[in-house]
Parts: sequence; structure tokens; C-alpha cells
Amino acid sequence: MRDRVEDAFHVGQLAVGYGRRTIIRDLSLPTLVPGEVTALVGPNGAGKSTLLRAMAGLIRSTGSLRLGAQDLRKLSLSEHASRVTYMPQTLPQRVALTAIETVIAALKASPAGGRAGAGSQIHAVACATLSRLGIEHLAMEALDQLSGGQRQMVSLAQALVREPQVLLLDEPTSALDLRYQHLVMKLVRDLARERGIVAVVVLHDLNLAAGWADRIAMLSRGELAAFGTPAEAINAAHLAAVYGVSARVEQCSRGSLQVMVDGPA
Ligand SMILES: Nc1ncnc2c1ncn2[C@@H]1O[C@H](COP(=O)(O)OP(=O)(O)OP(=O)(O)O)[C@@H](O)[C@H]1O
Repeated sequence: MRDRVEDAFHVGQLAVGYGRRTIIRDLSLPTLVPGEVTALVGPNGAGKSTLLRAMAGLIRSTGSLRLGAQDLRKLSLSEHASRVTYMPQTLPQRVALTAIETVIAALKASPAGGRAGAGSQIHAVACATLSRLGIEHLAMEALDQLSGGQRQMVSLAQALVREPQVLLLDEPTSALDLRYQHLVMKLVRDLARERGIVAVVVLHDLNLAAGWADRIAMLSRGELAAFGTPAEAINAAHLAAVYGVSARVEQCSRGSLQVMVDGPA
């Protein structure tokens, strides 16, 4: 298990933009600790993907990005990527490879591939990852013949097999049916706990976020509007201010939060 302090992820005074347009200005997050899942939520265009890509080192930003004592800005992009894995919103290219081949390729390209050792072990690790996601039956299917949701699951397998310290998932459930949405969120939560991963997941479904995330980071126009446990961050006042909706947030008989939107505020 990773150490909560040594392997915590720190994002401080981050500023990100495209050309001259600033999207995120002076954004700091409370420390993200290993073993916890943070759901990054907010309206369209709030800057969620931009923030995730900056955390992954894929777009230029200023401010502080640290993993424990390690300043991520001092690392090469590949070193950064070996610690912080980013799964983009866009689905994998329709390449002429099977699902298992794409997972093996991702594993071989990461330090986890070196740790896995020989070819047969690499194959076993890739198979185990597909099984854990409940998609072992897709192993020999050509990626370009899979549905959008199935390709999203393979993309997630590619991210998980790299064994990152920080896992950044941009809308990993957007193309999934109900069962797989919950299966993916449960898996991310379980893996975060088991392996001490810092997981940040962009979600639009607030009920999914409230059900599976330890923390909610609510973004509005490039700024952090709320951060805390689901009960702290998701409430009628925040939903009205950030999303412009009139909503009720109630606890269901099993204890989880339920968001009911009555309409535009
Ligand atoms: N490559 C880009 N070049 C220029 N502007 C961009 C680029 N990507 C995003 N933007 C702008 O940055 C702002 C934030 O976009 P971003 O994709 O980060 O939002 P988001 O919160 O992830 O939205 P959504 O929920 O719709 O995916 C938007 O105004 C968008 O137009």
C-alpha cells in the first residue's frame, strides 16, 4: 500500500489556457491522497478536461504539480506519464489490432511491462486486466469491430494495466450501459483502495459521482466552486449556482445521496 503522504498528489495555483485564452486561473486542490477517488464534476466547458490534461502534463500550465516530494515538472513527459496515466474522452483509434493486443502494447510501453517480465507473463497480466473489467470475452475481437462502450472498456484496460500512481479518467462511463457504469466505478474505487492509487474521474452523472467517489471537486468556469465529501459538495445551493438548476438532494433509504433535478433554476 502506498503512503498517504509520500504519494499524495498536490495541485497548486494551476493556470492553464489555450493561446491567449485563460481557462483555469490560480486553481489549487486540497491534497489528493492515495486510495481515494475524486469525481471532477461541473457544467460543459467548465474546464474539467483541460484541468485533467494539465495534471497529466499533456498541455502547458503554470503552478505546482507534485507527487509526494517529486516535482512532476522536472520529469520528462514519459516519466510523468509512467506515474500519472490519463484516459482521454475520445475513444481509441479504430486500429486493426485485437483488444488484447492493444492492452499488451500499453503494458509493454510502460514500466509495469518491465516488472511483468517475460512475454507469457505480460500476456497473463493483460488477460487478468480484461477479466477484472469483465471483458475477457472481447480479448480476440478486433478493436475496429467493437461498439463505442466496448472500446471505452478496452481503453480503461489500457490505462489500468500501466499501474499508475495517479489515474486520471475523462468521462470513462459516457458510452457505457448502466451495469458497466457501476462496474467501472466500483472497480476504480476498489483498485484505488487496493493499490493506493490517486484516482480522479470526470463525470456528468452526479448520482454516480455521489455513489462511488470519496470526494467531489466541482468546477465552474475554471474555478473550484466546491470540494468535499459528496454530502458537503453536492447540495441544492451549489447546483443552482454552478449548474443553474433547481434540484433536491436527499438521502435514500440505503444512505446514499440522490440528486433530483426539478428543472432550470
Ligand atoms: N484544444 C482547445 N483549444 C482551444 N480551446 C479549447 C480547447 N479545448 C478546450 N477548449 C476550451 O476550453 C474550455 C474548457 O473546455 P474543457 O473541454 O476543458 O471543458 P469540460 O469541462 O471538460 O467540458 P465538457 O463537459 O463539455 O467536456 C471551453 O471553453 C473550450 O472551448
